[in-house]
Amino acid sequence: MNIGVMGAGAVGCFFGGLLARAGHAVTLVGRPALVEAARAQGLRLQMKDGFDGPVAIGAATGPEALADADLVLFCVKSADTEATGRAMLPHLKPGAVVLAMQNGVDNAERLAAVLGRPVVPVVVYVATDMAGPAHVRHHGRGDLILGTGPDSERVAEVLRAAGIPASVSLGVTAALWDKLIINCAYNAVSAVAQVPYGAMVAVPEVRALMADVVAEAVAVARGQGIAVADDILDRVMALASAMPGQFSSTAQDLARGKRSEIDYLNGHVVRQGAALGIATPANGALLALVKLLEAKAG
Ligand SMILES: NC(=O)C1=CN([C@@H]2O[C@H](COP(=O)(O)OP(=O)(O)OC[C@H]3O[C@@H](n4cnc5c(N)ncnc54)[C@H](OP(=O)(O)O)[C@@H]3O)[C@@H](O)[C@H]2O)C=CC1
Ligand SMILES: CC(C)(CO)C(=O)C(=O)O
Repeated sequence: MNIGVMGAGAVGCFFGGLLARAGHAVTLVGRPALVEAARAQGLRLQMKDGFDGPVAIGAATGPEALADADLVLFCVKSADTEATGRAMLPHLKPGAVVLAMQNGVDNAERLAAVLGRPVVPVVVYVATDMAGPAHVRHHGRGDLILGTGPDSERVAEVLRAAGIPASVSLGVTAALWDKLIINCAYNAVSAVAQVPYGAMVAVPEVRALMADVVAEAVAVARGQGIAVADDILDRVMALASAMPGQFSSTAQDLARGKRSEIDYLNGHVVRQGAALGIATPANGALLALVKLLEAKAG
C-alpha cells in the first residue's frame, strides 16, 4: 500500500516505520533535518522489544509527496491541524483514507472541515519520542482504536498485519474523551512544575486538584451525552503508578520552548463547559498557567 505520514514526529515515525518495516511504501512528510537523515540512513526504529534497526522509508518536506498515498496518517500536533490540512488538501488522492492520529477530541472533525471529506478519528495509545533526526524511540504500548467508516476495517487489517494492534469501535468518541480526561489531569500540572507523574501524585493537594479537574471534565463530557465510566478517577490515578517517571507531552513541549496542545486539552473542556453552562474553574486555572508559561517563553 502507498502510505503517507503527514507530520513525521514521534507518532508518525513510529507507526510509519512499522508499516514500512512490514513492506509498505511509506513516505514521511517532515522537517528538513529528518528528511535528510531518513534519506541518508533510513529511519532508526528503536523498539521496546529490542528491535533496533534502520528501516528504508521515503521522506520529503512538502505535502505534494502525498499524491500517491492511499492512506494518510495525519500526525501533527493539534494546533497545526487546520494549517497542515490546508497545505495537503490540493495533493490528496480522491479516494485516500485519512486517519487523525492525535490527542484531543476534535481533530478529526476540524480536519474534515478543512478537507471537505470524512476523516477517521483514532485514539493513539503509545509512548514514543524522537531521540534525534529520523530516530524514533518506543517506550510502550502502540495500540490504536479507529472510528467507524467505510474503510476502517480494511485499514485496521493492514495495521494489524504490520504488528500494530488496531480495532474499530463505535465508541471512539468516548475513548477519545477518556484519554482527554487523563491528559487534563496530568499534562498541565506536570508542565507547570516540570515534575513526573510519581512526584505529582505524592502531593495530597495535587491529588485533590486532579480529582476536581476530572470531575469537571466528566461533567462536560456527560453534558454532551458522552458516556464516561464511573471508575475514571481510579484509572486516572493508576497511570501515575504505571508511569511514575513520565513527564507529560505538555511538560516536554514547554521544556523545549514549543507551543503545547493545552488549548485542545484543558482548553477544550473550558470552552465546552462554557457552552453548556458548566463551571470548570480547575481546568481554567491550569489552562491559564500553561498559557502564561507559553507567553513568558515568547
Ligand atoms: N508522542 C507520543 O507518545 C504520543 C503523541 N500523541 C499525540 O499525537 C500527535 C502527534 O504527536 P507527536 O508525534 O508526539 O508530535 P511531534 O511534534 O513529535 O510530531 C509532529 C511533527 O510534525 C511536524 N510538522 C508539523 N507541521 C508540519 C508540516 N506542515 N510539514 C512537515 N512537518 C510538519 C512537526 O515539526 P515542528 O515541531 O517543527 O512543527 C513535528 O516534527 C499529538 O496530538 C500528540 O498529542 C498521542 C499519543 C502518544
Ligand atoms: C497519557 C499521557 C498523559 C502520557 O504521558 C499523554 O498522552 C501525554 O503526555 O500527552
